Amino acid sequence: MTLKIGVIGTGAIGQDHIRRITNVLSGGEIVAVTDVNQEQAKQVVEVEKLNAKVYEDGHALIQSEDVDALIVTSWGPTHEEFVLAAIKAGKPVFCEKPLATTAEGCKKIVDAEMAYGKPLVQVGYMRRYDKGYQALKNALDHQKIGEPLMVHCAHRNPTVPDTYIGDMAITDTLVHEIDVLRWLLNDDYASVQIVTPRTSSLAKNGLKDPIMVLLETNKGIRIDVEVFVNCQFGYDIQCQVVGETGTANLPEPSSIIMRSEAKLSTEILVDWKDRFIESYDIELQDWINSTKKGIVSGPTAWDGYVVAVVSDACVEARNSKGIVSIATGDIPEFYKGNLSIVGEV
Ligand SMILES: NC(=O)C1=CN([C@@H]2O[C@H](COP(=O)(O)OP(=O)(O)OC[C@H]3O[C@@H](n4cnc5c(N)ncnc54)[C@H](O)[C@@H]3O)[C@@H](O)[C@H]2O)C=CC1
Ligand SMILES: O=C1[C@@H](O)[C@H](O)[C@@H](O)[C@H](O)[C@H]1O
Repeated sequence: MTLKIGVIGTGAIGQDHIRRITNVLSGGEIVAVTDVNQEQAKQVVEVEKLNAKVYEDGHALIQSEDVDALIVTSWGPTHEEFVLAAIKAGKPVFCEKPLATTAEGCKKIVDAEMAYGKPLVQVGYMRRYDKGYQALKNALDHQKIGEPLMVHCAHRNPTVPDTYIGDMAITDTLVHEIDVLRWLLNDDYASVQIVTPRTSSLAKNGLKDPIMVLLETNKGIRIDVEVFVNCQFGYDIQCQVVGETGTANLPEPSSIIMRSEAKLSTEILVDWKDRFIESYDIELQDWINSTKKGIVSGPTAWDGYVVAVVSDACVEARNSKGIVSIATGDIPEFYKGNLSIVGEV
C-alpha cells in the first residue's frame, strides 16, 4: 500500500522532503500540498511533476479523504495549530522542528495525543538518524570512553535570512543540540546559563551572535554549545564528548583531502540540506514505514515537548543572565515504548 501524503508548507525543507519522497524513497506519494503562497505550491507540483491537488489551506488538506498522513513544514509558529488539527482528524503527522514554539503549545499536543489514545506525532529531529551521531552513541553506550563528563559542541551556520530574528538562535537552531544530546547521553537537563561574547559585526537584525550555552544534566555532565549563525565560512556541526578514559568526536562529513598549490585542504559544506541529507532520507523512510505499521518510532511529541521546556528555559536564561533550573517532569507511560528506537544500532 502506498501512503498518501499531504504537505503543508512548500518552502525550503517542504520542497526537499517532497523531492526525496518522490524521487529517492519508497512507499509514499505526495497527493496534496498547500502553502500560504499558493503560487509557490502550484509551481512545486508542476516542477516536481506531482499528481497532487493544491489545497487552499492546511485545514482543508488535513480534512481531505485523499490524504492518509501529513507532513508539516510551514513556519514554526504555525506547527501547533496544524498538528492539533491532524490529531483531531486521527491522522499521523510528521512535524518539522520545533513541534511548537513554546512548551505550553507542545503540552497541548501531548495532552491531545494522549486523549486520542494512540501516538500519531513524529518530530523532525533528524540528527538521531545521522550515522555519525549513531556511532558516537554506540561508543558511549558501550563505555568506550568511560562515563561521559563533558560535551563541547558548535552549531555554526554561514549566514541566516532576514526572517531569522529574536530568539531563533535558541528556538530554531539550538533545539537540534537540545534534542540530540539528551538522546546521546540518556540524560535530561537540570539547568542552563547563557553567556554572550562580543557580537560579530556581521550579525544583522539586532541578533546577538554568537552565544554560548552552558547546560548541566541530571547526572552532572557539563555541556557547552556555541551557536554562531553568521560564521561565514560554512555549515559546521561539532560535538566532542569527554569521558573518564577518552574522548569521542562526531565524524566530519567525508570529503576529499587535497594537496594543491602548497596547501593541504578539505571542503566544508555550506548548506544544512547537504550536511544531513542522508539523515533526512533515513528519517522520512523510517516515518513512512512506521506509519504504515501504525507506530511512531522516531522522536515523539514528548521529545518535542521536552525540547521546548529546555528551549523556554534557555530564553529565560538569556534574558535574566542567570542560571535557570530546568524541570521536564517524568515521561508519561504512554510514551515509554516509543523512545529512542532509532538509537539502537
Ligand atoms: N530539520 C531541519 O534540519 C530543518 C528544519 N526546518 C524547519 O522547517 C520549517 C520550515 O522551514 P523552511 O522550509 O526553512 O522555511 P521556509 O520559509 O523556506 O518555508 C516555509 C513555508 O511555509 C509556508 N507557510 C507559512 N505559514 C503557513 C501556513 N499557515 N499554511 C501554509 N503554509 C505556510 C511559507 O509560505 C513558506 O513557503 C521550520 O519550522 C524550520 O525550523 C528548516 C530547515 C532545516
Ligand atoms: O533546522 C535548521 C534551520 O531551521 C536553522 O535555522 C539552522 O540554524 C539549523 O542549522 C538547521 O538545521
